[in-house]
Amino acid sequence: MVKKRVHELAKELNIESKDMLNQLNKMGITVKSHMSTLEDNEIVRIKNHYQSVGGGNIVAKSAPHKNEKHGGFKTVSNRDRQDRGPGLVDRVPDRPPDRVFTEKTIGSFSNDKGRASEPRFQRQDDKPKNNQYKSSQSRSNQTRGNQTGSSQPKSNQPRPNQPSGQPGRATADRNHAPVGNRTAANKPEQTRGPVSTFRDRNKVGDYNRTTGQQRPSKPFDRSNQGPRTGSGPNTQAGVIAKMVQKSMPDQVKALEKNKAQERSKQVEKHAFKGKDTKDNRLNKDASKERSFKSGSNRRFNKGPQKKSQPAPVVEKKPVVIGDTITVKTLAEKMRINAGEVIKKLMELGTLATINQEIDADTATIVANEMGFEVQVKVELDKEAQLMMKEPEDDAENLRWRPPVVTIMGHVDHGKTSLLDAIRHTHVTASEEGGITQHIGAYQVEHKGRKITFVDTPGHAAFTAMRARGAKVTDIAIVVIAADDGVMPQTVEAINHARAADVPIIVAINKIDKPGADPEKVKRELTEYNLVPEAWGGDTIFVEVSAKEKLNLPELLEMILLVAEVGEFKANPNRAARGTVIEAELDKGRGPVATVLVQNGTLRVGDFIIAGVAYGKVRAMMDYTGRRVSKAGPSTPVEVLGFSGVPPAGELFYTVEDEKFGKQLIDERFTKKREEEFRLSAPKISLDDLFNQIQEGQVKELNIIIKADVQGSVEAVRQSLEQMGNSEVRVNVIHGGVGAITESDIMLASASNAIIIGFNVRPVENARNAVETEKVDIRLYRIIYDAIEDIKKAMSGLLEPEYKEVVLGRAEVRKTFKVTKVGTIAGCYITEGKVTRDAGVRVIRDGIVIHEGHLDSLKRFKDDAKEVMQGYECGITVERFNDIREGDQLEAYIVEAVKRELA
Ligand SMILES: Nc1nc2c(ncn2[C@@H]2O[C@H](COP(=O)(O)OP(=O)(O)OP(=O)(O)O)[C@@H](O)[C@H]2O)c(=O)[nH]1
Repeated sequence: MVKKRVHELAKELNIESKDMLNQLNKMGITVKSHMSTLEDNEIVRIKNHYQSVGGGNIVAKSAPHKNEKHGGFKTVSNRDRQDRGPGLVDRVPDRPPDRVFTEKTIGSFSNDKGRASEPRFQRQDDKPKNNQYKSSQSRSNQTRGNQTGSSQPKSNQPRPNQPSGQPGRATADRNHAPVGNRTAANKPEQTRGPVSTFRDRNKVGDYNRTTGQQRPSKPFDRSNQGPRTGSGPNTQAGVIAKMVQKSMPDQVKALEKNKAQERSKQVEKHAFKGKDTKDNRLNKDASKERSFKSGSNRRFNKGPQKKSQPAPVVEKKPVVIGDTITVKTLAEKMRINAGEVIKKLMELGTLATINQEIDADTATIVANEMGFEVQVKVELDKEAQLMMKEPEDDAENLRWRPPVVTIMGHVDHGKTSLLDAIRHTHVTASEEGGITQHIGAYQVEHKGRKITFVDTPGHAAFTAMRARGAKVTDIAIVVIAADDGVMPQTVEAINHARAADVPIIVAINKIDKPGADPEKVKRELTEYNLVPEAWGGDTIFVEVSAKEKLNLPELLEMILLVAEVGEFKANPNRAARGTVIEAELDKGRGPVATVLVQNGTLRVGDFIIAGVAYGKVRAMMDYTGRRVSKAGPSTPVEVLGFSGVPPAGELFYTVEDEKFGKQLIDERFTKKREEEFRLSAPKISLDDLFNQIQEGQVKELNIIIKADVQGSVEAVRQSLEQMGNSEVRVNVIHGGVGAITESDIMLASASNAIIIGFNVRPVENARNAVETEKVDIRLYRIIYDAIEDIKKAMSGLLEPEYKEVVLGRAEVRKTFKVTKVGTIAGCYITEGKVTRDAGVRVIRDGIVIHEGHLDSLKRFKDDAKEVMQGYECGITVERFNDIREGDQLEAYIVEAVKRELA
């Protein structure tokens, strides 16, 4: 048996989805909503339940419909809408979509005399006309009969613009279909008479009450669905029994399948959605067609016979949709009026406009309901396809790869010296003397095993690369000078490594120095949870001297040990991917990128992409400068052949299909351009008006006024235009009475204007246009509020006043005189921060001896945009070299102050 959603099963059993949800919960079957899928054993259980209760529940629930007073349908459906809240919804809400009139009381049946069906749906204004239906036999019998029929979800929905005399075709449906099914006691004749009358009424206003004949108005007329479930006596029990019987073998089969797997499989393979309802749907469809052709009376007179007729299958091409689809497109694909689709969505509990996107699930249900099969094809963009081409490697394909190590630590603690010492002492004999260049990363060999060192400033390796999602480093070595101890950047390095979840090895350097105190360093580090193994911790400490080349083999030994534990592996036999370590534009060679291959093997001739840079690998050089034809995992190489300079930290991939690679790059380019365009496109809005003015983009504010009366338009126009002055001009480019229309939006977009509405709202088309045109619409009820808002926004149009804001203070701890550069102040930020673009005051003994601008701000050897409190940095002051130790530097900026209009 194919799995079903709750609402489908409810429909099948002529039970309200809501009731079924309740019942499912009572039976301990947890379902979230009517959209939830039921397992086959659950379907069997619920069917058994309803079979055993014989529909009594259903009667009780649906009975209330009968007493629905005039306008009952509309009332209920409106309430439902309110429950869902205003606005548009994309997804089918949790409420049962198919039955919305369930909350009425059965008590209202007490006065019914005729068939339950008729009075139940009778509107007050219809009563006199339909009195004949009121008289009938005992309520219980009727109720039952009626109830059973009431399960057709569609029938419950209010029909917009339905004539008042037509209580709704839903009623009619409910009444018949189930009648036969429910109770053998029901007499077909009883059902038939009034039911047909109702149908007629519902479908064609002028055709109804008098004739007692029924004519389907359109193929999807819900009234036709009743007989589908069988209208003869004794049928219901049989039907359910058959269904139960049928479900048994399937149940076992279905249980073997995992629900989630099933779903994902469906998506991946673009499986047909809603297939499970296909048969029903086609039958339903066929049933509709049939009843349409067969004429009114025939259906009722020969209801039971119809059931036995083979359902003619209506062949329809599957509708192919993506992840989402707009109502309009869906309607077009089905060649059905969009209004019908919207109506169907409403019946299912979703309010949607013609241009609104609905998800594939909702679209599938709607299309199924309308007799169409749906094929969901999720179009993956190239980026996603690229990721799909990056499968996880099977364990048996993984091979040991060299660990990638980064050295970090406080300034002057010996990072460079340590790297150099390792490099020069541990290059293999064949490479000796071959080191001709520096490419930001290199390898050494120890006991036959390679180690890759990434020679970029530690923090850059972690921050810039991590920001791009790259994880380059396997092991972090934190260098601490034995004579200096833990310093701010030591802590920073530890935190970086921890954030990247990288194992740390502590190298206590400069142990050759007389003042070296490794034990003190160890003690200090315990504060940061780095405890030596000898002290019961799990951090590896190695005491080294870069200068004297002491214990370097031990350090390498430890690196290999950690690598062994970490099991750093990769698959060399696959397309290469990795990270750009650094890149530059070389005058002679063009773009040159140093990349670290992290998986696979990169070969000359491979098509490589990194960001929006791409190209065929023309040549590769290893860290010694020698040309190589391939580079395996953890190998740093210089790559020639890129079309542009990829940024450091960018991930690179090789793609076999060059065409695919170029399409991917095109896609990236487009996205990049769109993003740039989006960011650069100046669309005026009250919120960012001030900023736009500051950038000098806007000197006048264009406004469109729409109001409910002309008087308001004029009043606002005058108030606003008076607001301007020599610096600011308000320009009311259009004013009018009535709702805000699409053309208002277009005008606003074209003239970069803001729309102000008083007691008016945008029409639907306008709302859609706002989305695309990104026009700012402000809706008000009170003119004063509008004027206040505009006034505030316009304050930004005035020349701003300025005030000074102190950003932070630094203490000069050391000065260095450098030829051609001047005096560099080695500073420690004591308060706030210092930014590169800040103004600076040099204060000596409380006296400002100089005021100017920063010339340079550096951390380590790198330019910094800002340096925060607690860190050290190097500062030079523009045209001022008389900086001395002990001076205070005060960094400040000048900020514009918003000025209110008078
Ligand atoms: N005595 C001694 N001096 C060392 C040792 N290692 C480095 N130095 C000295 O310490 C100073 C700083 O060394 P660098 O290697 O430049 O330190 P760094 O951490 O790379 O410095 P920045 O790159 O500026 O952050 C240099 O003068 C080195 O000669 C060592 O093991 N023993």
